[in-house]
Amino acid sequence: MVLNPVISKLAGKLVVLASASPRRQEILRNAGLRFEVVPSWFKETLDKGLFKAPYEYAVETAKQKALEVARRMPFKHLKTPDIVIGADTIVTVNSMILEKPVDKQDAYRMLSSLSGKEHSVFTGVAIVLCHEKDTFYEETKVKFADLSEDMLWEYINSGEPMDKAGGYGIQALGGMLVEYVHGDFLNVVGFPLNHFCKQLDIIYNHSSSFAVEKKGIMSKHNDGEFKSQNCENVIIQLNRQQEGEQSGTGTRDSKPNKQDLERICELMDGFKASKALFTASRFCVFDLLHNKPGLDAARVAEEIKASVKGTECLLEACVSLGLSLFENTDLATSFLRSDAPFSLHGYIRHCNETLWPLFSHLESAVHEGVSQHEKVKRHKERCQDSVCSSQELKLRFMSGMHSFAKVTAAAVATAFDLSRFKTACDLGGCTGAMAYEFTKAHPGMSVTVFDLPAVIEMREHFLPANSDKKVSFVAGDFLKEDLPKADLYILARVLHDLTDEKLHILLRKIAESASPGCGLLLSEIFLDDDRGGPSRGLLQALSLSEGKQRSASEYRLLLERHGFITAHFRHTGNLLDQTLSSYYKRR
Ligand SMILES: C[S@@+](CC[C@H](N)C(=O)[O-])C[C@H]1O[C@@H](n2cnc3c(N)ncnc32)[C@H](O)[C@@H]1O
Repeated sequence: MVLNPVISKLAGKLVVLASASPRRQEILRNAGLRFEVVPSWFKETLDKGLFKAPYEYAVETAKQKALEVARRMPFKHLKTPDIVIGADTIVTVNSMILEKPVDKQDAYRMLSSLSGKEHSVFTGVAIVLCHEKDTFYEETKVKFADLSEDMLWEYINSGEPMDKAGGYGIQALGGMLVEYVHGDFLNVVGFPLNHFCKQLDIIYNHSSSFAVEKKGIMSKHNDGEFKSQNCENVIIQLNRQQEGEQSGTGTRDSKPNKQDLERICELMDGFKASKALFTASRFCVFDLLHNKPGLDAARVAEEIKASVKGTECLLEACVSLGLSLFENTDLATSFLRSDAPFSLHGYIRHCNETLWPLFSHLESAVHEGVSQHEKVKRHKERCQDSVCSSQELKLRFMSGMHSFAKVTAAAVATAFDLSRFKTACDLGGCTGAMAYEFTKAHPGMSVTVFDLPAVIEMREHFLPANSDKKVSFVAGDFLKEDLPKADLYILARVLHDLTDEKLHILLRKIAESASPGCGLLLSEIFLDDDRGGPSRGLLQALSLSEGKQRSASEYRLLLERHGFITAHFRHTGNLLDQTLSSYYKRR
């Protein structure tokens, strides 16, 4: 039960607090917000001299903290948050910004400069909504009593000042130093909850019930009045420090760090979450909840012909994963309904029915260093009931590729200016999902999809409603046959499956067909140069296909050997694929 209806709107969304501050967590939890804590790795080293006002520095730091987490999570945590909240608190006195003291002498310097003086506490807050950002700030005035040397040192020796902006914490011993507070007390404690709820209300309800404008962000001043502030796209709060931000990995009192434990649990339970998603998709639960929202577990069980107990558990798991609240969440509506424009239903079935069995033999795969495809096939043949015809298997594979390509294609097609190319050939283009997106994005372009005969003959299953005549299909083996002539060759998620030997055969054939000035557009998950990530690429490699995951630099070298130079790299920003696309021009 929460008082603020906006907070309840966030139920089912993945809300992340990019701060380890226990006070901030407490304030937000008390308000009924459910969120995960992912402390930011952003180093607070911005040059303060670059900011006209102190609050701008707090806002920018809050923004950078939130953005760092928002960017890191899809790679390192394999999930994309809906909202990331960042906050940074500073204290200012006599135009000086006081952050956390580095040692006791520093704490003494700060606290004695505050003695007997009124100062301001600013907390910058950034709310990052996927790719949008909103910031605001709020200022609270705090006046310190005159502090004797004894009092100062007793307080410093209590250990409380360290880790806190301005060197004090108002909610504990530091409260004794304070004569008065003008403004939001919680802002001083570490998080301006009232202003935060108002801002969420603007974002989610577009409501005018609060005295905050949509574009001109309002800041509440110590006289209680709201003043409009033009803070493009960000929410910042200025308030007093009570932060105690610690590194996310340390341990205290030899207890395991809570966030670390949560992360390990996430990894240990990840397969259960995946399998719950696969099973709900397999039973078409999201289609059902879309067509008949609000069904209870018994009715869902009846419709999907499953046990009530099992269905209840499955639905509750989906609720906890933010996929449904007995009706679809936005996430499920966008990606999990089988008829959604960006449906991943086909790819999820591919994960369940093809990749899952492979990964269940991961120990053997790692031990032997080869794909377990044959073992899985033999196992399935032994269990008669799960045998699929090769047609069915092919369709299932194509459906997986098709849904994945539909989600990623627009970003790949528009990553570069391709206006000078009139003809393209999508090698291994499968159902043509990518090709149709290319002709949509580049009206002057026609695209030939080149794929194996067994794939091309089944393309009719995937024809779009308004199939574009500028897309044509050619059957063939790109390792053996001549390739269609084109100005631009597209290789989307093809090379990572090929051995070095096959890769060179294919690149040689492309180079033979290409004339000077032709392009080669490559779309893959590119590994970091140190092979430290992204996890999606490294996990994909675990299927131990005969190919391998490569970094952008490795691809650059391979392509250069075949005459393709001038490589441009782009992150597509596509959260589901995280491919980087690069464009090469023949020498
Ligand atoms: C991983 S899928 C990628 C499909 C598509 N490019 C995409 O991005 O969704 C690889 C595609 O390459 C095709 N392929 C594999 N070997 C091939 C070959 N020797 N000749 C032609 N196509 C081939 C497969 O049939 C499949 O459609």
